[in-house]
Amino acid sequence: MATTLSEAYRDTPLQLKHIIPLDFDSIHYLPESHVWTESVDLLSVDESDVPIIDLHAPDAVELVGNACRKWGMFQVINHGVPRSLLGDAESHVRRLFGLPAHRKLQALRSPGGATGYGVARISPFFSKLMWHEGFTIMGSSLEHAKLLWPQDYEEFCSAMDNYQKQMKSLAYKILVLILKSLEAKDEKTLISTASFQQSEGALQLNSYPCCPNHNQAIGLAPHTDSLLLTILHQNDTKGLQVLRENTGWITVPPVSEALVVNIGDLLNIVSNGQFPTVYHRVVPNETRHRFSMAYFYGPPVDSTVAPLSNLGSPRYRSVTVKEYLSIKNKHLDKAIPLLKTG
Ligand SMILES: C=C1C[C@]23C[C@@]1(O)CC[C@H]2[C@@]12CCC[C@@](C)(C(=O)O1)[C@H]2[C@@H]3C(=O)O
Ligand SMILES: O=C(O)CCC(=O)C(=O)O
Ligand SMILES: [Fe+2]
Repeated sequence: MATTLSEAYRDTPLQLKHIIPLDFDSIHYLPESHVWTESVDLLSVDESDVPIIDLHAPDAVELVGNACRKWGMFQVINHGVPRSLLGDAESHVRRLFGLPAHRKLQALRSPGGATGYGVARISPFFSKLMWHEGFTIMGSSLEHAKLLWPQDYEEFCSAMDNYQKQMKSLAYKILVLILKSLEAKDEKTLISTASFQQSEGALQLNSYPCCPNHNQAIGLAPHTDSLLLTILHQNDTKGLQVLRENTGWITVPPVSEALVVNIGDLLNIVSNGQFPTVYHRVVPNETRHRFSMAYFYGPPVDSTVAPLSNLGSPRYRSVTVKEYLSIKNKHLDKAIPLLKTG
């Protein structure tokens, strides 16, 4: 039987303190547990030239390739996802996180589970906690939606199903552009393994409530995404930042109509290191509640990922997705270096 993405997380259960978010409604100061000033560089630059790519541009393949090489991140417009679908999904996200804490806790992620309500999976790697609450969906959201709204879960489930379907199809189109930019000779194999039907995906709904003393807090700590690529919709409140060599943290501004695309660790491997994974983080806002929806796209969990054969001698050993997630859950940032050959 094929392993599912959810099952791939079972071997690294978490303690409850790394699952239960703060009750943001009842707290009006920044608790010591959430003060990050000494542990991270909170400075950032506001302007940003993260590329914005029209997916129907005649030179889209070249633009996407350049952005992956230089930035590991870009925004896409003309992506074909209807504005109404984004708006509808966002309103469900607001409704979910707007529930009182005791209702959200009904859908708490279990210690060995991967889906439901809780803090970010990377939380155990940091000594401080994040100003963030999340809700993870892998496939159907029915089980947890029923716990949140026993009489009234269908609309949420169908909005999340539609959203995931659209994201999966867009992710596939973007992956094809990326593989073309790498002039992949074994492109067909990768595309067919990571094909529309068989691919794995997860939808992460993120909420960053208004934050007292926001300059001392972190919404989501610096990290790289694990799978092939991530497509992110952010509401109109800025907060996402990307780390640029020689510049530091720069803001990725919300652009209405645009979706943000991040290169994930698995694409770093496939590109033989040509497309570095991008470190990103979220800083919280004092007066505005920020929401985002991140769709993580990857090949089937049992499939093997390796550098494309046309890209020179492999800089990484091949690895199954399941094995990679297990290494990442144990070693976080050291996961990619641990796969280096020679
Ligand atoms: C498939 C997944 C990617 C993710 C872990 C997850 O199981 C679902 C949540 C995702 C997320 C969102 C916040 C940042 C992140 C690093 C985390 O802790 O949980 C990513 C994970 C990832 O890309 O590894
Ligand atoms: O909220 C955001 O803008 C970023 C979220 C993110 O990085 C993630 O879910 O992996
Ligand atoms: Fe991320």
